[in-house]
Amino acid sequence: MNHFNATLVVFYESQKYFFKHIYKEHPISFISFFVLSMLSAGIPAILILLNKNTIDTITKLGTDSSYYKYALSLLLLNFVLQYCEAFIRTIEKYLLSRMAQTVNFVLKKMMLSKLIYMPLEEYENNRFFDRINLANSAISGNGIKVIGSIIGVLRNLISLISVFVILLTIHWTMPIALFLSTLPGIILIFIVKLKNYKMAVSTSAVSRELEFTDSLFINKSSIKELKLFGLGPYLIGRWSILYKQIQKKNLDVEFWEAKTQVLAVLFLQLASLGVSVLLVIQITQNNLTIGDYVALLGSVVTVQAIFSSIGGNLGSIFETAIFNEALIEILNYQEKGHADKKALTYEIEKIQKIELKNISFSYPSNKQKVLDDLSLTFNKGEKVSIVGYNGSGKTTLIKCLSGLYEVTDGSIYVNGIDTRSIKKENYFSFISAIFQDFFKYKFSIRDNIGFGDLKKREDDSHIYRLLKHVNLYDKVNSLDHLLETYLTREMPDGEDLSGGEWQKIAIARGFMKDADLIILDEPTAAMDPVSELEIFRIFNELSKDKTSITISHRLGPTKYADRIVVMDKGKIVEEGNYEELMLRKGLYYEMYISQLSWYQDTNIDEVTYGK
Ligand SMILES: Nc1ncnc2c1ncn2[C@@H]1O[C@H](COP(=O)(O)OP(=O)(O)OP(=O)(O)O)[C@@H](O)[C@H]1O
Repeated sequence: MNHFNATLVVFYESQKYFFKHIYKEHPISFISFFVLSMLSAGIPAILILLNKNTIDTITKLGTDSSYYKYALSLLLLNFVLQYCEAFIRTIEKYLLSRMAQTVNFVLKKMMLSKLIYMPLEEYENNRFFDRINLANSAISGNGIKVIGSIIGVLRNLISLISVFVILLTIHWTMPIALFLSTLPGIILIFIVKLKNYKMAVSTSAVSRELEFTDSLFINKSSIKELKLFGLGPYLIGRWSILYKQIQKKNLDVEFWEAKTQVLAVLFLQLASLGVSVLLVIQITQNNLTIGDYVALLGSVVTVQAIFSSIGGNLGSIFETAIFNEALIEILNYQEKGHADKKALTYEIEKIQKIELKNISFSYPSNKQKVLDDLSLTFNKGEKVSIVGYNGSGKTTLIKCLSGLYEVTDGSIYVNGIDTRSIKKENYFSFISAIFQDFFKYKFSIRDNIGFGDLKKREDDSHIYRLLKHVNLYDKVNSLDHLLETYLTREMPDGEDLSGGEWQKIAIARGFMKDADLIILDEPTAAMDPVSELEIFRIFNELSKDKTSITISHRLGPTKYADRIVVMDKGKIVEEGNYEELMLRKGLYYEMYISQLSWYQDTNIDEVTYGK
């Protein structure tokens, strides 16, 4: 019962969204759809009456030819009504599709605008991906259809009542027999819809893995590894297992549906038989004419069709309601603090100083502390390098500092203000970052660089200046479509870049924005040594008056940093400039010497192989 109530609430909530947007976007279409549906509601009952009269008139034609014209006009009326009904159905379908497309567009847009504000932590949670999949089904699958279904139920009820009134005048048992015969079918539709939903929920994680495995065969980066490591047959095997898992669940539902359907059809046929027997008895008692008989048999089919349509409509309403639960959850999402507007009143004008005070952080999927009671200050204009072994928490620190993750404990202050009370967009506007897993947009060069600062996306001279800085000017200039060249071979005249060139593009994107704080997380991993030096030179030049943080495993360039922060297991273990840290002979010194040994033949064997 609780589940039913919850479903009703979600249904009501989602309909508010749908109605609001349909009415706002297409008032005329909506009203026309409603009026046409109501107009067509009486047609089945009229057709039954008309059929009865037509047949009675035709049977009289043999003895009295004066009925000829009357019979013809009845046939004509029958034709006109049937045609009108078909015509109305076509118009309704078009109107519904028109409204559906707009509403789907509006809802999808609303959902995307909500997703951009979702905290990154949500993306660590598999339930979140399930919700998104279900919400997408609610939008593209059948979001709007429910409006058509509600109106459909209303129309069908009117049709049903009018047909029942006609049936009642013939014999009182007939409406009851018809109702009972179609009831199992309606219940079946409901249960099938519920089973489908449960199946969609239970298979969504498997479906995602299936989708991912599938995509490995059409992705250029993965296909290389598939070929080289001979992964094809193995992955096809894994894909088959996942496919069969989903197929089995689908077939189980279908088999169950078929079994129940057989039973429902039996009920239906028994009821039809009962009605026919009743009619025959009535005819033998001279209570019915042939017209009554034919019309009544026709009405059996009509009523069954109406009932099954109501069942379909109600089932679709029910299914939509349960799928919409996920959609409503996303659309109703409130950014933390947005609910309490006062909490996010601060807007800063510049980043002067950032202080991390006793911060700790754990990823939602793992309780272990990745950052552990860490305190650090970044002063305006300072150039700080963060170093440490893999997994020491450098990238996580950057993600917390830049506001992408909320720290679990402690606080981050900017100009003395707790970042929790600063508007996120305002804070983001002063920060630029190039992450080690920067994104390669399958869009144009202009987009790939211009996305760093949309206000300057059309500023060709600014983009070309950056391209010169990152040594890509000549390359871009030699392309037929210059800045409009797509960076993917999947598009006509698209271009492919090397790993290092992509990195340069990402760096240009990072510098596109005139940020107060620039973060470079392992920015030069795929670069040749000359380009690497070049990038650090450009970086130092461009970030002269800014605060900068770099994370790099190559320790050479850290020599020039104002301060080096050494991290280990989520803690800061050393802090100071190059000279200080070398004198301390701690972790930094150890890492530095071990890197240096690569370039000093005498030490390589000793450091690397312990010889
Ligand atoms: N999304 C995540 N969910 C759970 N754990 C994560 C996630 N991202 C990173 N971690 C874990 O957090 C720890 C620190 O990762 P982080 O990427 O911050 O280290 P890092 O110092 O930047 O490493 P690297 O030098 O290899 O880039 C690692 O143990 C990693 O497994």
